[in-house]
Amino acid sequence: MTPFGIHLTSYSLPMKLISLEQARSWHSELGDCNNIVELSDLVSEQISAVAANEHLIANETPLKKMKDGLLSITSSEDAAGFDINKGESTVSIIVVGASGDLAKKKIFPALFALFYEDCLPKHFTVFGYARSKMTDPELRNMVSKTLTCRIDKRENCGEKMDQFLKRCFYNSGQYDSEENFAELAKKLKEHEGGRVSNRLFYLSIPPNIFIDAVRCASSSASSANGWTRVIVEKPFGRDSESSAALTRGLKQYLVEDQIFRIDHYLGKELVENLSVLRFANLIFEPLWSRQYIRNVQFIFSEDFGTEGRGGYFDHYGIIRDIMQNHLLQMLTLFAMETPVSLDAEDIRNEKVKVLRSMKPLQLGNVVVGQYKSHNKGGVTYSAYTDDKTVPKNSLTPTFAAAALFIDNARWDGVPFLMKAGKALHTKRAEIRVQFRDVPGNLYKRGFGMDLDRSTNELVIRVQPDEAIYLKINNKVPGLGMRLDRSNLNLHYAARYSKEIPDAYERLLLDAIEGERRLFIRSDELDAAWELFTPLLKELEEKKIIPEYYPYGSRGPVGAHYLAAKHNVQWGDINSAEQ
Ligand SMILES: NC(=O)C1=CN([C@@H]2O[C@H](COP(=O)(O)OP(=O)(O)OC[C@H]3O[C@@H](n4cnc5c(N)ncnc54)[C@H](OP(=O)(O)O)[C@@H]3O)[C@@H](O)[C@H]2O)C=CC1
Ligand SMILES: O=C1O[C@H](COP(=O)(O)O)[C@@H](O)[C@H](O)[C@H]1O
Repeated sequence: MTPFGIHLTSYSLPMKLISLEQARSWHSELGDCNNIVELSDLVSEQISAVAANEHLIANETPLKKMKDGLLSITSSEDAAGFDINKGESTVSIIVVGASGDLAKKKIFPALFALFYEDCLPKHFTVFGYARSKMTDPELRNMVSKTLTCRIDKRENCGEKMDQFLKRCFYNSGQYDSEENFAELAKKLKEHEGGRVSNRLFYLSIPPNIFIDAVRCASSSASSANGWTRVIVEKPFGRDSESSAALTRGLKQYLVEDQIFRIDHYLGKELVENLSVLRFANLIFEPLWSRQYIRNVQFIFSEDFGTEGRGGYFDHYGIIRDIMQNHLLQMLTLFAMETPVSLDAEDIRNEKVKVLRSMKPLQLGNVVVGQYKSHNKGGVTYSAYTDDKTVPKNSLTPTFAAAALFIDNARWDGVPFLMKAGKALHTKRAEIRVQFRDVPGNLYKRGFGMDLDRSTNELVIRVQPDEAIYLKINNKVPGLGMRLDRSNLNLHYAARYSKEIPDAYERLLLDAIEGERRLFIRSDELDAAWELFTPLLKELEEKKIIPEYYPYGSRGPVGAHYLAAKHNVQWGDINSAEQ
């Protein structure tokens, strides 16, 4: 997406042509997605105005170029849907796998939240599609149970829910039936009422049926006059080969621009904020290198096991489930060079460069674990292999720690540690940046010789209770000279009254608007798999036995040895740590 702005002040139209990118940045300042709709309307009004004054501008500013530029705002396949909220176009969001866990837990609630905040286009419908037999009222009943008034808990949003539910419909069908998708298309057409139709398919189904569903959707239910986009849920394969095969399969029916590979961590508020933190503050970017940073830690933990998803999980394991995607995505945003602009392609180019500067993971730099049962306070917490859908002799890791390195000028020699686990003592996702020691520190004596304690640490707590805090050494007030470690703390709940949107809200809105910045490009995906595939194969071929850790513990001790090997101490080691 190219930012596109042309001043027309020298012509009879005293106005400025703005790009959608510009609109987006104004919108984010104003903090209300309605504004972006108004601003994008403004852009389209300006196109018409420019078209009407073609003779005035044809000499100096080639109209075609301007139009091409504007069309490239949403890419050529999106052109018809450019003015999605103008009245003449409509968006249909088709949740394929509507009866499933993710649809109920995340997708329908996110769509409702967007509707509640007036972020959805004026003309939209939501269609559930799955094999389960359901009527429209039954779907509405199912969806209604998932909706909460999370935006403003004081408000009764019953009326809004009713309005939303009236826009929800259902079509039962097989995922490999062109005929069933044609029936869906017929219903979609009825609801689109002759407007330009834009269709967003959300594949919330198991990955082995992605291609069938895409084939049928594209042959029988894609839009004839607007855009068709497909959101694909992970897992995108289980190694380089299967991922490439999936991409090839999807590209038989779709072009890359139509594919929105979702990694919901990219939609999380603090992950989006990473680039603001780095590039909109003078104080961080100069420190963001091997010169000042000793190590960086990406930590994910859940205080529950695979509950109900053991069958899926056993085929993938924690490295594929969390590290290869969520943690690696955070790492690339953390480590990338300044992109040329905030355009999707510029950012994704920089992320790819980081991935391509990394060496594939070595077995010696990885520790794997699996949770075993644990009895606490008279309650027995089951082992991973107690799940009936998991083979008793499964070696699938539910925990992993790894040390990665980026071989470029900025990061040479800096360990990037990752740690991810299920059934641990806490639920948390965070990035910890440990800075180097102060050379010739005058206060070394006042603080003791414990260098780890005196190191500055920047913590970006992605969840829960979002916060960014910086640990600094500080003088304890008083007549003496005693230092302690205190936090400069940006605690979101205290600073911002507005509730933080769920990641799926942001990502769905972006997909509707054709914004690809937070979705994974195919070369990015290939590069990510290249880093992990040799290790994953080796773990499986050598049948590496995981280190067993009790449910609810801090995970295998091996993770500490791994960190120590790289002269690192995990920042979350102390339970009192914020
Ligand atoms: N649930 C989660 O928290 C997360 C899920 N994902 C991914 O999102 C996608 C959907 O996940 P989730 O909702 O949990 O999946 P489900 O297992 O709940 O499946 C979704 C729907 O797909 C249909 N389905 C299930 N199994 C099969 C099958 N073997 N053959 C054909 N149809 C089947 C079912 O609908 P019906 O029988 O009515 O057709 C089911 O309701 C998956 O790719 C998953 O990996 C990603 C991140 C988190
Ligand atoms: O993708 C996944 O993410 C969830 C964790 O997501 P969060 O937003 O709740 O942190 C994880 O439980 C699941 O195993 C994985 O597939």
